[in-house]
Amino acid sequence: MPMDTVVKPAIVTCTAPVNIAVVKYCKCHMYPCIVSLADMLPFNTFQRHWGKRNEDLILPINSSLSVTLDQDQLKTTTTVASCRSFQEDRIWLNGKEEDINHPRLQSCLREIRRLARKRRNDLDCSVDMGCLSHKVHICSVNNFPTAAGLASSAAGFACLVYTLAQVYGVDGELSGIARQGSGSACRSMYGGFVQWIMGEREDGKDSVAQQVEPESHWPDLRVLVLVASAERKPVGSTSGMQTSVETSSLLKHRAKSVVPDRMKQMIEAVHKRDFATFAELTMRDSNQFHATCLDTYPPIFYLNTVSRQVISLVHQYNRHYGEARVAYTFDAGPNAVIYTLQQHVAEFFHVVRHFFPPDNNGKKFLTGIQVEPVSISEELKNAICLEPMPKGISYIISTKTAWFQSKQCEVISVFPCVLKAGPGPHVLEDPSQHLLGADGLPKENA
Ligand SMILES: Nc1ncnc2c1ncn2[C@@H]1O[C@H](COP(=O)(O)OP(=O)(O)OP(=O)(O)O)[C@@H](O)[C@H]1O
Ligand SMILES: C[C@@](O)(CCOP(=O)(O)OP(=O)(O)O)CC(=O)O
Repeated sequence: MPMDTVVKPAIVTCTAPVNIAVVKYCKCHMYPCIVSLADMLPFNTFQRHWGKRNEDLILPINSSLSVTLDQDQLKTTTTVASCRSFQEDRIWLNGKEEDINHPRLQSCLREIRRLARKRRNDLDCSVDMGCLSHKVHICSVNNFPTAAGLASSAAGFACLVYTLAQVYGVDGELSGIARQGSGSACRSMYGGFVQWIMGEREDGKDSVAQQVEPESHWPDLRVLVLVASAERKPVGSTSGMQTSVETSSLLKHRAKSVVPDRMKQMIEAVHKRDFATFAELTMRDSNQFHATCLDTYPPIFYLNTVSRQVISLVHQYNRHYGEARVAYTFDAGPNAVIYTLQQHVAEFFHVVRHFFPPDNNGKKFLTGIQVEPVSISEELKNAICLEPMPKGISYIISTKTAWFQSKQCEVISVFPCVLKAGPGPHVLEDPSQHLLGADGLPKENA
């Protein structure tokens, strides 16, 4: 290549959503010390998971179900640039270069490139020969705290896989690849209400996500994320789950005897928009997930005093009204995610504000969908027997459910085999959305 030739990278930028599980996932690990896992799964399934399973595939021990959140409030944005002048694959995450050799990143890159190669061979398309050998530069930012129990790995890996797929012209079922980045990421490949079917095959090919209902199915469902801590959590979901699978007998009981029925009931509740059932199942499942953390040896504590106060507040609020109006769920961190209906958002928000008076330091207590001012009755305040906990909650993100709306920014050059658009991509005219510049390096502030 002559030195004076300007080589422009192909650049694609996409966004992907967070999802919050209402039936939680736990993954299978192949550790000889948990032979008792044998009685946890049906025999065939057990055989598949035990002995033959490849650890890197990230296969769950039970199916799970989640709600995809609106990208207006919480999202990952990822730009991938591909260019023949790049010397090596590189990644920048939230402004800092990270190790591209991380096995989970490598799995996603390898699998997408494998699909691209297969597609090229199937179509007998040789024009893009060079592109598959090009290295990529990846730049990604989350507009919310990373590794704080707010599902950054789900949005992050879903976005990475989706964007790489656009660059390489790959379409079709991609959730199985996102799963290999982070288990919960497979559910972020779809909008609305999404189940991750655990599958039976030993190669994990049937362990994929599937939309149960689109977001338009339940338009008045609302979500409040109560951020008690935006710090990186001390025990990551991955290592926490590993210890739980090795040591918790409650986890085995949960996977074998609780989750299969709960999945059916939850799907039914979603189909019928039955909030009371949805709420009770959500809270029970969160409680059981954290009970398995306590049953882990040594135990893992993700909930803190604020989390427990929120749990108590929700139950007392629902008891006051004699029905489940709000539901909490907690992932691997102390931050509560509240599901409720539009008509209860304002009152519940003000109840939370009353019992967790914010710091008036100028930072907004509420971000996202605005909430109208309402006054809380003395009767309701008195019905909730809690000592106010000033500054227990730093801020609240108010949001709703959403489709996975990928936003594909300007495509500077496309490979000849890229003919089909991905699911609902939206081409933005504004190249300023790219996180990488024409030199393939992160722009300032990316
Ligand atoms: N935008 C991103 N692109 C690629 N990888 C990401 C991105 N965001 C997060 N990750 C990866 O996910 C890791 C955090 O995952 P982890 O499961 O510990 O936290 P979380 O997903 O925020 O919380 P939880 O899964 O408990 O809800 C990061 O350390 C990083 O490796
Ligand atoms: C508690 C959870 O949020 C666990 C999420 O775990 P991750 O998907 O982050 O774990 P890895 O597959 O190891 O990346 C429950 C859930 O989202 O189902």
